[in-house]
Amino acid sequence: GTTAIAAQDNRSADGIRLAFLRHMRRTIGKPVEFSNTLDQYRAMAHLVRDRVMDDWITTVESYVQHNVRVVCYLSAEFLLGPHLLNAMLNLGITDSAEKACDELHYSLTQLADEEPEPGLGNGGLGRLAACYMDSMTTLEVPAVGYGLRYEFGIFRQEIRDGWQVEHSDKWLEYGNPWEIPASEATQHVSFGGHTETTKDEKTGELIWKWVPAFTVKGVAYDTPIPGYRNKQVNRLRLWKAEAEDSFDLEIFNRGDYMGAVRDKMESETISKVLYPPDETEQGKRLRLMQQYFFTSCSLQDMVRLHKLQKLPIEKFADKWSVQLNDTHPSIGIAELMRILTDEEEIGWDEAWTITQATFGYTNHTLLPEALEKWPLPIFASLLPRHIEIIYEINRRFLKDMQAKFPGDTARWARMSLIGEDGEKQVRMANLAVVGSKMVNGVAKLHSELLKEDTLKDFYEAFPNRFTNVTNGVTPRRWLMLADPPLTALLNEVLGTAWHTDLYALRGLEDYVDDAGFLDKWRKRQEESKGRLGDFIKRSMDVSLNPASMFDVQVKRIHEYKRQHLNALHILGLYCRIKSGELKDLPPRTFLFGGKAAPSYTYAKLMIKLVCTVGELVGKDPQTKDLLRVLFVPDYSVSLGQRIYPAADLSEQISTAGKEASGTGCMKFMMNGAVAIGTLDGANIEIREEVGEENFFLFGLTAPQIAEKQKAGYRPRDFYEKSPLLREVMDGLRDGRFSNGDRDTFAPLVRDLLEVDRYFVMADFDDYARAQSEAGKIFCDSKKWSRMSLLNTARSGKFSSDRSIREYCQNIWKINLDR
Ligand SMILES: CCc1ccc([C@H](C)CC(=O)N[C@@H]2O[C@H](CO)[C@@H](O)[C@H](O)[C@H]2O)cc1
Repeated sequence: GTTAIAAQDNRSADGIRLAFLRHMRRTIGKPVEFSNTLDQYRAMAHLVRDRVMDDWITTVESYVQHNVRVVCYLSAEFLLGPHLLNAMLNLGITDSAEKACDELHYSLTQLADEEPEPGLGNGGLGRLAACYMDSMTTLEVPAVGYGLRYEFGIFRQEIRDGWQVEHSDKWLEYGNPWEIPASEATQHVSFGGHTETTKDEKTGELIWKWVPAFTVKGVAYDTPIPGYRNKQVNRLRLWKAEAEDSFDLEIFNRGDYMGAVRDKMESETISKVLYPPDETEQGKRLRLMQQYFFTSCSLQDMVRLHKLQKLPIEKFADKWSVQLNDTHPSIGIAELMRILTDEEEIGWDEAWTITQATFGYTNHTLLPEALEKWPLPIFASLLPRHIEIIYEINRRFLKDMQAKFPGDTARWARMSLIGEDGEKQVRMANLAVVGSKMVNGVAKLHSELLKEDTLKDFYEAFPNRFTNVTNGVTPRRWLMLADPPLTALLNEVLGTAWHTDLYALRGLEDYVDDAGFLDKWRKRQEESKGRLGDFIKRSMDVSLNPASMFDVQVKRIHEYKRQHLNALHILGLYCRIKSGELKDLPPRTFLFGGKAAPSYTYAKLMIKLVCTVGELVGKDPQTKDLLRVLFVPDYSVSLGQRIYPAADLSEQISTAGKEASGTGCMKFMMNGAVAIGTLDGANIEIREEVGEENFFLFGLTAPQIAEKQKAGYRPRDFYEKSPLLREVMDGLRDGRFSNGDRDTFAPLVRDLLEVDRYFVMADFDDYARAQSEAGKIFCDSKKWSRMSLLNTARSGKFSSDRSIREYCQNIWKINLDR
């Protein structure tokens, strides 16, 4: 049986070629000579999926057999990126597939480019979830990722005349070969209605009954997540919302055709589209429905599997360790209490003990506007039973806090799950902390600031509940897949241990003074820059100067990430070249990429500013060969894979204390880019690992920022003090850089001179100093290559394998060395 099937799935070039031809006929339904590139991609996708299936089944069988403890990663976002080449890498069949394609006269990379990217996330949080799925499976952690199967992912970005234009992301247009519907897992989720309380005549206890207004069906779609060369395959279970009854014949026969499908339309909107605002909560009803829908489906699924294995519900927390990826799934705490008390009829205290022991909460942002607080009316109307449960959790919690901090009414009010100042709100971060066994930040500084500031009251109440797990990224996608030439060079001198133990890259340090190796190292960098140059030429018809320094800033557009500081610095260079003060600037190519939330006008203006600067310096005969500024549209995982290996300088210039961690910074480091940045988020730990001499530091520190904020910050003072900054800001105000247009950037100039929440004015001069230092050292290619090599060599800590090991040890209590 399985051996025969396994035989068919052989991984030789021949086996793959035959399987390809078979899928072209059997699955795609075309003779190969009539197939187009999309057909060829899909045939290839299906044969790779075949080769994952057996491992998937044996993995589940071993989990059930050994009754293992399972990690459930609940996330509203999974920014997976394209599957095909990643699955081939992890299965170890890339070479055979390439040979098979050669024999079929196709280019594998061309086929792979046909894959629509599953953009089920906004940025850092969503991509981290994807990296963690790869590492959990590679480390053989029994895990399930639970999320939403958005029909439309993150919008496609077009830049038209310097302005962002959004287009819907129809990623499922031609189906998705990487998912399998799991009909046995279908769930039902209730919404709205009211609750009824009856007395149990025997025990006299109160019994709560939720009478919902409507229910929605949750259909599970499973995507296999293969580990790296270990025959382990974990599952990503994404939920699609469907109407209980997708067509009401009765209404139809009454001639109300639209009415007949109204339910269907309404229910399906729940998983229709990903919410694009990053770091700004919107308090939208549909967003709460999305969060409750996937969280309830997921917890009901765990209870179903728990019972299938005939395990006592009281032992739920021994079996399942549920990690909340920010507060987006934190309604899960009230939902598990509902299931345990209302459906499983467990007493409150025991249910609460199980609930707290089940959940862990990871916070990903300090920005007050990103902390979710649901207006009570929306919450109570959608989830009438959950608000009762949250009131009861709050009543008992505040009683404990009143005992612990007698008379401290202000603290009780700050810690309450219900905000009473102004309109009543449900504070999801407070609920997440109170209902979890462990709370962690995503970088050392961030976790400290959580304890000292955002969650100070809770840290003082539960000091042992707080820890840190610094983020990481998977070296499989972000090094091996992104840069095969670098991978080959590393394998040549280090062997392959680093693939699953990134600290082994330390071995590279032996070559830091090896001129021959440094030569190869530089050549590899030029190759990657050449590859990106070809792509930019093909996609934007713009040619890049490979000898120039590739200075790159790619991430979501946000004021705290300060893409505008980068643009103002370039205008400073422009002014200095125009004034003749700056003569021998080594040529620079400034690459920008990133999406702005559609309703975030200031961020869109920042994109316009970058594009305007690009126009200006690109046209001016005095600067066009020295400065090139490019905004590369539609930044995504696959575009990131092209950009990170080609970068020389990594821009990590956020206002200190604002970037929780950052993960792009880690991808740049692994690929040998040198960072210029502030002491913020993971930059601090990168600088610790690589050595301060291999990091271009600038800017105010978080305590200095806090100090200035308290003392009263006057951005105009810095404008007054800095001649260059004044020239740049005046130029911007007067339309000097925008063909006389004084209006477009007026709001930005006004904000920066009057408010400047993110200290752009204060950090400008020091940033310019660090930039010119970087420029000088880049001219010393031996020195630069040493710095570049040491960044890769010392990037071991920033593998998501290290992060997952820490989660297993400190939070999930899963022992890995079995
Ligand atoms: C409610 C709207 C909303 C949506 C997403 C978010 C995310 C938390 C934003 C996010 O992606 N944060 C980023 O998470 C990364 C992974 O930990 C960090 O590396 C980044 O520093 C952080 O900005 C907040 C608020």
